[in-house]
Amino acid sequence: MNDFDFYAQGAQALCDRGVKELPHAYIQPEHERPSPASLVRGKHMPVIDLSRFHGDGRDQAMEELRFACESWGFFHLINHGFPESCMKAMLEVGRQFFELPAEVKMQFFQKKGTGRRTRYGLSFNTEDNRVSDWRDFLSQPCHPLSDEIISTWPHVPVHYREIAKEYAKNVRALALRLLALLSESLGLRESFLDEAFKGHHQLMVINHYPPCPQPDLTLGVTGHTDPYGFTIVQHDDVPGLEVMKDGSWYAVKSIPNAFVINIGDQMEILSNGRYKSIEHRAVVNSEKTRFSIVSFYGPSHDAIIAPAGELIRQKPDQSADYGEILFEDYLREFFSRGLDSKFYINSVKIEK
Ligand SMILES: O=C(O)CCC(=O)C(=O)O
Ligand SMILES: [Fe+2]
Repeated sequence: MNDFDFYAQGAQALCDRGVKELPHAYIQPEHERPSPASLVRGKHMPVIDLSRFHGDGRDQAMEELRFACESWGFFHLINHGFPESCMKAMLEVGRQFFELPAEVKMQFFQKKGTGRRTRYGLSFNTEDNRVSDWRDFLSQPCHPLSDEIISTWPHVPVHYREIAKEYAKNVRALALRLLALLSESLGLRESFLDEAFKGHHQLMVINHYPPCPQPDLTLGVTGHTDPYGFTIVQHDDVPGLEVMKDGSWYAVKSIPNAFVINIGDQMEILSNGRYKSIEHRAVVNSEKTRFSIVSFYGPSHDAIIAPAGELIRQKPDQSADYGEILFEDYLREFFSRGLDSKFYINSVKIEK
């Protein structure tokens, strides 16, 4: 199959052709399909106000952060100081990228990736998914931010590189603040996670979910946990993210100008399971295109990740619940599967 055959079977191309029935490849098994009847809408995940870490409310804010990471693995972040103009510009230029002709986008097409190279992708893992996801995406490395890396990013739309560079720098600044706060919230020295992440890695993924003819049969992104340290997500105003909590799917509401932050697998390992990397997924709808800009922040590929010694020693039996891994190996394994092969983190848990 040539690359354009893949494109023709992707969500965008099917949507543009006005397909009324989903191809078989997109139909999820019944137990994985969206479940509007049992979806929890009333209770909302924690909101963390970053400005409270400066003043009198700091201890309380730290307690709320700890609670959010332990019980939800997800929170909204408000008053984060990230320039709103940059958030809007990134969303706009991302939207414009997906409006480009297929020939231009396909210059970046790869069936598989490990987050090291700029990649335009369909579904998740074009050849290996058992069920395809109703999305196409652009993913690009953002740290270390060299001219060489930037030269691999799309050169169209005109201001794409300039805006994405600004966005990447702002994400990194926010990520470094979060790293220090997350370390402190675990009772570790402020620089602990910064050092554990070694050279650091940052990857931005723009998810594009076109309107779908049969949204009740498929998913935008199959349920998964994120493989990096933590994730900084910007949504547009179309809902779609769902988070698994206590056996039910929770619909995440959109708070204007806020980010959604979630704990990824490496933070779960480093915290020896105190902070949870929680399953989440994206559903689609028949009316509106939805975008999310997802910045994964985590260790450099050569970092060795293991539970923090201090946290192990605090446990009554003083034992680690996760083995040690080279992050590069972890990512290779993660990306060589389909998202529907379920959680790779389980394979590094130590059976007791
Ligand atoms: O679109 C979303 O809200 C979530 C996407 C996601 O979970 C991911 O890209 O890892
Ligand atoms: Fe995710």
